[in-house]
Amino acid sequence: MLSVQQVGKTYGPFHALRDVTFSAQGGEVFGLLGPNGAGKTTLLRILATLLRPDSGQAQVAGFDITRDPEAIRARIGIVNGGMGLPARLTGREVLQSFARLYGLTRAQTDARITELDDRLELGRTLDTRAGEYSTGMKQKVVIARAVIHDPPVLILDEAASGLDIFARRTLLDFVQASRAPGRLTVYSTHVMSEVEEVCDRVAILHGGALITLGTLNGILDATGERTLERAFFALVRGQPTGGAHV
Ligand SMILES: Nc1ncnc2c1ncn2[C@@H]1O[C@H](COP(=O)(O)OP(=O)(O)OP(=O)(O)O)[C@@H](O)[C@H]1O
Repeated sequence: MLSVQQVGKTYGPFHALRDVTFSAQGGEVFGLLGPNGAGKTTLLRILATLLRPDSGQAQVAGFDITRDPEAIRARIGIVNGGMGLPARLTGREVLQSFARLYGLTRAQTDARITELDDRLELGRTLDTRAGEYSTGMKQKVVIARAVIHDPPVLILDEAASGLDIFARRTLLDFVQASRAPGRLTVYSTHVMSEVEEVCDRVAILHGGALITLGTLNGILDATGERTLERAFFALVRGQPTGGAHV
């Protein structure tokens, strides 16, 4: 479902990603964990075909990021922190316009909106203009918009950032419930407790390099630590704190 081979990316002299290799399967919620500047957003932008790597290769949903970017874009949904909504449209109108772009019929769109209303507790966001949304209302509609076409791969980049405990709970429950054969959710965050709660496996990025990959229990066993946070510190001890320079 997702395969990344020796991907590297530099910004000028700065190595944002260095030789990153891993794969993730359908049925998983795959965590990408790392502190600010670790390279998570750069990696996700490469997987979403929004940015080209300088080296290496990757395949998403069976297609190559360089050769078949259009096919990948049709099969992924992506949520990141900077996404806006048109202030004058209601949530329903936002979802309907995206559904049209993806070629859903009116009946399919209505059924999908009903399903997402149930799963994401969209409630009054559907008939309220986006300009009047709280942060939580906005993020729910952004997530619903990302999955309106029921993509096999969902990429969430710091999706819980800024959410209160109610909206965060809805998001984490949604991610849990999205786990299904043939479906992959990539959940990127710097918040260890979110990874502990929802992810089946986790890749830890630090300074642009993948420093470990495994199940939560596997990482705890390998480091002899009790929490992911303690394991993280044990793993990065002695490593440079920023992206390594060329
Ligand atoms: N367009 C750019 N030009 C120069 N440097 C960049 C650019 N984009 C990212 N970087 C640098 O690359 C490194 C990795 O950034 P990236 O946003 O991928 O990290 P991240 O793990 O997503 O961190 P955060 O959680 O802070 O967003 C950072 O040091 C960042 O400053």
